[in-house]
Amino acid sequence: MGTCPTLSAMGALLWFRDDLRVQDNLALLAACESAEEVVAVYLLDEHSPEIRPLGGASKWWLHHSLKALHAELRALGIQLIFRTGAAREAIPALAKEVQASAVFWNRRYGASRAIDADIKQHLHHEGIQASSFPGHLLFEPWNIANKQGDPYKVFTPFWRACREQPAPAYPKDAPDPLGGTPSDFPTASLDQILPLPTWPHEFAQHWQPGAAGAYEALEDFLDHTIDEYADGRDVPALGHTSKLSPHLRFGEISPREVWHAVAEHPAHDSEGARVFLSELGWREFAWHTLYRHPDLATRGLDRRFDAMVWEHDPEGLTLWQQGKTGFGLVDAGLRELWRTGTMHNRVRMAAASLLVKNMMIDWRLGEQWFWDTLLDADEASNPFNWQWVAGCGADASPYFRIFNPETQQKKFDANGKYVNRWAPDWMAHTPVVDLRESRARALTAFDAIKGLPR
Ligand SMILES: Cc1cc2nc3c(=O)[nH]c(=O)nc-3n(C[C@H](O)[C@H](O)[C@H](O)COP(=O)(O)OP(=O)(O)OC[C@H]3O[C@@H](n4cnc5c(N)ncnc54)[C@H](O)[C@@H]3O)c2cc1C
Repeated sequence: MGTCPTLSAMGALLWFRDDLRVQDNLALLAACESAEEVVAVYLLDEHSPEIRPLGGASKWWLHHSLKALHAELRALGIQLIFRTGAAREAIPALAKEVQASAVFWNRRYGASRAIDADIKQHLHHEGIQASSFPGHLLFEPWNIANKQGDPYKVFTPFWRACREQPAPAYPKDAPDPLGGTPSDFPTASLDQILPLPTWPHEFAQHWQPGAAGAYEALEDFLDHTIDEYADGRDVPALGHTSKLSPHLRFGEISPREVWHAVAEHPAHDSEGARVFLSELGWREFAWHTLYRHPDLATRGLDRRFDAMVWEHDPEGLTLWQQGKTGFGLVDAGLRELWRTGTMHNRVRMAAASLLVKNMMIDWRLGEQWFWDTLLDADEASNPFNWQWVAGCGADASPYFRIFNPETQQKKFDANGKYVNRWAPDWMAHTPVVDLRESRARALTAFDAIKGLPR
C-alpha cells in the first residue's frame, strides 16, 4: 500500500487497548478475515473521565510492550499508529481519516465500557461497522451469576460457578500475514506519547515486556515451578510463582492461553495446578467485581467504611512508601517494589495491612502508591485486593483479622533471605507503630462503624 493516504474500500481499523498480542487476539483475527487492509492504533487516552491515567511503572512497561507489538504487527503487514486524545473523538476521527469501513476491538470491563458503547453508536451512525470481542478474561462477567441472577460476592461459589461453565475457548493462532507492505499513515512516535520515566533503573534486569517475555515466563513456570507452587507461592525468597501478572495486565498473553497450557501440562491434576488456576480465578473475580462496581478504586463495597475515620499522617505514609517502617518484611517489600516494579503477594498483604490497620491510613492512599509503582497495576486487581486487605471488599479478610508483620516475617522468611536482600538495614529504622497498641486502636475504630448498615 506504500504511502497510500487511505485504506482500500474494505479497510479496517483495529484498536488495541489491554490486548497487546497477535496470538489469540479475536479482534485482530476478525479484522484480518474480513478486511483486505488493516491499520492498527494505540491511543493513549488521558483525557476521558472514565480512564484512570496510567502510573509511572505501567508507562515503562507499556512503552516496551508497544515497541514489541509494533514489530510483530509489521511482520503481519499491519502498521501500528500511535496517537493521544480522548477516545470518543479520536477513534471516530481516525476511522474517517483512514476511511475504514469497520473498526474492531477487544472488550474492556471497567468504567471505560461507557466510552466504547458511545463510540460504537457513533460509528454505526456514520455507517462504519464496529465489532467487539471477548477481551482479557476467561468468562464474560454477564455470564456468571447466582440462581437469582445476582453477581457472586464470595469467591468459592463464584469460582465453582466458573468451573461449571464450558472451558474457556481454545486459543486461536495469530493470523497469516496480509499481503503487501504496511500502510504509512501519520503517527506520533512512541517516545512522544510515552516518554520513559527516569527512575526505573533496574526494571529491565527483571522483566522482558512483550509476548516473547510472557511465553518465556509461562514456559519457565510450567517447566520448573508448577510442582512447587502450592507450598512455595507463599515464600517470598523462593520466587515460586509465575511472574505472569504484568504480561496478563497488558494482554501480551491471554488468560485462555495460560489456562489451556496448564490443562495440557502433565501436572494438570496436581495441587499446584489447582491452586494456580484458582489464582487466575481471583483475577477473574476482581474483574467481575469491577464490572459491577466501576468505582472500586474510590469506594469500599462495604458502605460502613464510608464512616471510617482515617489518620492524616503524611509522614507515616512517606516512611511506608520508602520502606522505612522498621518492620523488616514490609520494608523489604516496599523497596523490592520501587526497584523491580513488583512485590511478592504475601508481602503485598502484610505491607497493605500495616498501612491500613496499624497505621490507620486510608487504603486508597496505599492503592494509589501501588497504582504508580506496580508494573502489574490494573484497575480491578489493585483496588480489589486493597479492599480485601482493608476489610471493606468482596469476600474480604475481616477488619479484625490484622496481620502481624513480625509473625509473618518469622513464618514466611524464617532465614531472613528475602528481608536481607531488599532491606538489610531495616533494624536501623524505629518502628512506625507499636503493634499491640495500634491493633487495639484499629479494633476500636472498627467497633465504631460495625453497627452501621452495609
Ligand atoms: C494489596 C494488593 C494489591 C495487588 N495489586 C495487584 C494488581 O494491581 N495487579 C495484579 O495483577 N495483582 C495484584 N495483586 C495480586 C497478586 O499480588 C499478584 O497478582 C501476584 O503477586 C503476581 O505475581 P505472579 O504473576 O507471580 O502470580 P502467581 O502466583 O503466579 O498467580 C498467577 C496469576 O494469577 C493472578 N493473581 C494471583 N493472585 C491474585 C489476586 N490476589 N488478585 C488478582 N489476581 C491474582 C495474577 O494475574 C497472576 O499473574 C495485589 C495483591 C495485593 C495484596
